Amino acid sequence: MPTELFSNEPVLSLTNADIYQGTKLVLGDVSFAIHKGEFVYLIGRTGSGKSSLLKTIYADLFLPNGQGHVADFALEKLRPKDVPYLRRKIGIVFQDFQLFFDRTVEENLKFVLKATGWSDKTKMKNRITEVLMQVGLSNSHKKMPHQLSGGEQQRVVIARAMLNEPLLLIADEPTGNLDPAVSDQIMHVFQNINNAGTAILMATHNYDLLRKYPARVLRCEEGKVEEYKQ
Ligand SMILES: Nc1ncnc2c1ncn2[C@@H]1O[C@H](COP(=O)(O)OP(=O)(O)OP(=O)(O)O)[C@@H](O)[C@H]1O
Repeated sequence: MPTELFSNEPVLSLTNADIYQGTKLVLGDVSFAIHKGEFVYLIGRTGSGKSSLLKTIYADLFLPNGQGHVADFALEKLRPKDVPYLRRKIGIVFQDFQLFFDRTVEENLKFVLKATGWSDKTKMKNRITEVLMQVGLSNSHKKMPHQLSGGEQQRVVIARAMLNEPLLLIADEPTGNLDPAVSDQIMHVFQNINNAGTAILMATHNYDLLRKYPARVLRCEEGKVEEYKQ
């Protein structure tokens, strides 16, 4: 969708940003912006820097040069105590962000709500019902993760990322271990979330998804991030 439809400030912008892993410059002079409600793919070969870029956006890696803005936070000035507040504005869906396997779906979600400052039991219950409905798992409150398929577990992870109504959802290979039919289900969930106004930045190697669900594409290549025209 053309960004001029959205008059607001971008939910994410990087300006002349350098992305480092330790002392190694992974991506240099990165500049792009993502606006409310945009869907953006991030592609590039293994080792090209996709995960490093996403980690910088959610402040797992420090931004030493250039500017980065996520919601109202300036990444280059971020203090450690700001990080949890920044992360409330970003939903994160990674393969290695596991669920607690000894807790029900509902308990997994409640854990995150409590950790992010929620205390009213009725409000927590209602929010959990809403996010599970959003990912098509309305009847799974009391299930243990091992009673769910891989795709359903991933949908719980997405529900968990949506609890605090993030402006931006970041997903790193969210369909990586899933077969094509299940990947389609996950894409439909992302589309619903995106249509409701949350911007999505999704790193993927799955080019079938790009063809089936076309959207803006950014590519990491040879130390740069560029708009990629299909
Ligand atoms: N923790 C780390 N410490 C040092 N270097 C790292 C670390 N993680 C990644 N790198 C290096 O940074 C570069 C970019 O890696 P990154 O994981 O961001 O790429 P990627 O595009 O996400 O790859 P993939 O598609 O395999 O996930 C690579 O050269 C990698 O070896």
